[in-house]
Amino acid sequence: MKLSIITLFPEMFSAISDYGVSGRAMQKGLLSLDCINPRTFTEDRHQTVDDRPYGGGPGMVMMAEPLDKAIAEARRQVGEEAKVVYMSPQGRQLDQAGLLELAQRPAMIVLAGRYEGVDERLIASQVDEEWSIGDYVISGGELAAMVMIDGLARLIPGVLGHAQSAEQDSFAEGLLDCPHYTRPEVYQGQAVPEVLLSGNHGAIERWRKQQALGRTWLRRPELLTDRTLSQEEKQLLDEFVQAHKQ
Ligand SMILES: NC(=O)c1ccc(NCc2cccc(O)c2)nc1
Repeated sequence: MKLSIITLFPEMFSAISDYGVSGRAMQKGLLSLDCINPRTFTEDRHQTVDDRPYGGGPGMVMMAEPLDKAIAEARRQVGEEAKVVYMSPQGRQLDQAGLLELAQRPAMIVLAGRYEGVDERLIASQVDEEWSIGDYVISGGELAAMVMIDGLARLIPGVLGHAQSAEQDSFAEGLLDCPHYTRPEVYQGQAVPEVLLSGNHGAIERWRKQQALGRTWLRRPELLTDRTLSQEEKQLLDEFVQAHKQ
């Protein structure tokens, strides 16, 4: 996937280009990231990219023209058909299903806003989709863009080896994750659940599925309402609920 990021703080993106899964995806050439700074497209001495809001009120608003020019440059780089995505609390809430959709795209232009946001006329004329990482405001769209890019990078075919594959991700199944354990077998008197030491892969798989179902029921029951359970999953969950109520 070819990504072009419109941001006043390109240096921030080293957090995903220089580390981890997203960094490796870029080394493998499965993901490319190029940042474009709207300040490049200003003509005044102060390289002005923001101004006071019409109608008064606190903070500043990002001006349309430098962003328009930056997006035009981005289109030249990643192609005219790339969608322009804007990170904002007013956007569609990002979830695993949304990441899967985004990961299928060959290219994308991501607009990371600062201040109170962006002149609405730029959004109306240039933005195809608004996405949000959650119902809260942070100081800029950069971290939101990095969360989204990290999440979709894992889902690009070839990025994760089989050993780490994203298919088994709990959220890929619409459930919370099961507990995980590693050495030592007993830590501060707490032993690892016997089943995980049994070598019985069927029993281990069932236990993990039961734990994922049970924890989802305990912590995020609403995730279960829009998920149809198979007969076996219903049985595993009932067993967990009965045991929990003892
Ligand atoms: N929830 C998010 O994805 C998110 C995204 C950006 C952001 N800050 C910059 C900004 C941008 C636009 C409007 C606005 O009010 C604030 N904060 C949170």
